Amino acid sequence: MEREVQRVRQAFLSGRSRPLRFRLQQLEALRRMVQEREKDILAAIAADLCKSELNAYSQEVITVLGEIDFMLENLPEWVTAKPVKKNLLTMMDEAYIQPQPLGVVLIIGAWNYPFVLIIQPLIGAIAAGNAVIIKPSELSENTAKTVAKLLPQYLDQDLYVVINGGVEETTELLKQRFDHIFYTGNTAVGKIVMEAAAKHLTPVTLELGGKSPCYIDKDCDLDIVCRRITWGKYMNCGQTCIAPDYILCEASLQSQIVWKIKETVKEFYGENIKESPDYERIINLRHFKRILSLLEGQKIALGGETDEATRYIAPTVLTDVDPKTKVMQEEIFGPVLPIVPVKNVDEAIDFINEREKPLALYVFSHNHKLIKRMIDETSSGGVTGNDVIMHFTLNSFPFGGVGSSGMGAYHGKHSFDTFSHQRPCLLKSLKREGANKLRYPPNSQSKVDWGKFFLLRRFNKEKLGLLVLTFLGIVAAVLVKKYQAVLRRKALLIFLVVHRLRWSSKQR
Ligand SMILES: NC(=O)c1ccc[n+]([C@@H]2O[C@H](COP(=O)([O-])OP(=O)(O)OC[C@H]3O[C@@H](n4cnc5c(N)ncnc54)[C@H](O)[C@@H]3O)[C@@H](O)[C@H]2O)c1
Ligand SMILES: CCCCCCC=O
Repeated sequence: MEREVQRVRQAFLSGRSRPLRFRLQQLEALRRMVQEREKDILAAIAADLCKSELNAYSQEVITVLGEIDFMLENLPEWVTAKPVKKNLLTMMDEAYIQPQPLGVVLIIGAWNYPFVLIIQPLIGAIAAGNAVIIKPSELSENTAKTVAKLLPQYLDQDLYVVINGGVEETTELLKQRFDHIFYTGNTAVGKIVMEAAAKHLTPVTLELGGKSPCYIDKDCDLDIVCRRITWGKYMNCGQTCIAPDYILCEASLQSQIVWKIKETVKEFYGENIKESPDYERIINLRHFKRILSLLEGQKIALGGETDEATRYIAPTVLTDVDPKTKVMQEEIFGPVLPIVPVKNVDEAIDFINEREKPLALYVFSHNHKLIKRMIDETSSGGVTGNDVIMHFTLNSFPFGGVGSSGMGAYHGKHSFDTFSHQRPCLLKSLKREGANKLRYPPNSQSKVDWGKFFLLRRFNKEKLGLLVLTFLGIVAAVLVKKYQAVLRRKALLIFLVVHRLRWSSKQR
């Protein structure tokens, strides 16, 4: 492992990942890989999650292709140094911010969207000029193997390396020194990653999970609300980091919500859900049993059917859920949707704030003010009002969590920034030493006063104009003063000469 990381570091130190042209070439090669090997990629995702090729394409491949195109279009502008505002002390200097690659980046992926969750951060890391080691999830082993096979066929083999393995290999990998670690997965392992990173003072981006609440106000169109929630909750069989985890609403709305979700499930997946190409399966038996255990003692208002052999769990809704029960204590990450009755929006806000900060928050209402209030009075990684999931799709948004749902963010420019160091560069001249005397010892009150003048005053254009005028005035005054002195000296000289001549003539 150590040698592998060393090899990647040597490749980074060669400097070839840095030029813009190289980065663009690698991104184009990655796009070619996705386009030419689309079938292999879709087949691998399908094998891991029982997902149709159409769904794998729309949920993963489109995002990747969109992200590459966005990078190719904007990267030339992002890599250029950006001049910054200067103060009076640096007015004559060159001051700019130069984004630079961090070095060797480790990307650890999760299994639920096994392709996009490693390739999208990879795109950002390449764009920023880094070398990368990718560790896909061992639970989605088909995608992991496919990515390990395909990437070296298209990308620089020493700069971008896939290492496959489970907990043991990841643990070993985490002992190595990286310049950034980008981890996607559960919060418990997030802590392990952060602890390992701390040993080398390596910065981390942690894309974690949590229980994303969904508040339904009584002032809304329940047909539309339930259609949108059904889509976001049961997509990928509930195994989506930003799926609505549970619903908060007034008790009286529950039966209507159950009925409308039931109707929508029928519309989306047909009478026989097991036969639907749009309904996936749970990733493995451990997760299947974990989700089943969350149903114990609950009132199942919809679904509840399971099949261990195929790891099928029907779209399920639970009503009148007690917040103290297990289903409300951990992220569900499966097709089970509890409804927790609350009296009103105030109680919903308190409920959310009493718990860990979620990755996403959803609010449904015709009342725009209520949505704004919910946003103002709670915290979460992201928010979508009157829909679910959709904030993930807008790459001008930073995607990430807050508090226990994660730290740092990515997508689009935010990925580029995550994998870049924003290096401040100040280039001074070796001339104009006079002004620098102000900061050299010995210090004095007048130097401090000048320092205050140069550093604490903020000048807008008007003030700067005034300052230039004042400066010109001072120069003029100094010149006049200097001129007066010369005049005075000349007058004195004339007076002396005349005086001397008169004195000499008297002597004669
Ligand atoms: N915020 C996001 O973008 C996002 C996206 C997807 C999933 N998630 C979250 O991820 C979770 C689901 O993923 P998961 O954690 O089951 O995926 P996982 O089991 O695939 O684990 C994630 C990664 O961590 C590694 N890992 C597991 N145990 C480890 C250990 N003890 N030491 C070191 N590395 C270890 C795995 O090898 C894998 O690469 C959910 O909580 C979900 O919300 C978050
Ligand atoms: C539509 C794709 C959503 C991907 C969300 C990633 C987290 O699981």
